[in-house]
Amino acid sequence: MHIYFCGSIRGGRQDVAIYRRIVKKLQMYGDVLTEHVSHADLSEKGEDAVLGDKAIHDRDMEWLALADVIVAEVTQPSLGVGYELGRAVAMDKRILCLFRTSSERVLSAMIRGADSQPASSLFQVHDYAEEDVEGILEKYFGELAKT
Ligand SMILES: O=c1[nH]c(=O)n([C@H]2C[C@H](O)[C@@H](COP(=O)(O)O)O2)cc1CO
Repeated sequence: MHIYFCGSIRGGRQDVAIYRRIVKKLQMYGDVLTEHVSHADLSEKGEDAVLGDKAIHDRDMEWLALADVIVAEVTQPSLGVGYELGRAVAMDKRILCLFRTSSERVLSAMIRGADSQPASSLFQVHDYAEEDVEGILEKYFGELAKT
């Protein structure tokens, strides 16, 4: 299974430790195409010194098209993550967004409002506490395996 993980880069790297934790767990279920998003040594500048913005965008759109599932940590707001999610919806992809309730933020209505019940729908938003993140992913991928 190909998994596309989304997390903030130029939007701010405050949550990189939780991205790492999520990606490690996701690697139990498949190939995480965007593992670099979780690397502590990737700064807010992003990969531009190596790749350039057009190459980053075009590669990521190819990976998005290839992905079976998109998992996005959406607590730290990021234009890039919002864009990836919109493009993924247009591609009819299966999407799980994770939002940490301990943060003082309020998730954008354009993300929370895209969650369409029932729980089996393609676009899901889960509020979570950091210590529960592995359990939430186990449940999500367990359900996915049944479909
Ligand atoms: O260097 C990069 N590499 C890269 O893969 N991205 C993608 C993956 C992330 O899920 C998302 C982050 O967007 P932003 O940088 O606007 O926070 O965009 C974004 C950048 C920099 O914008």
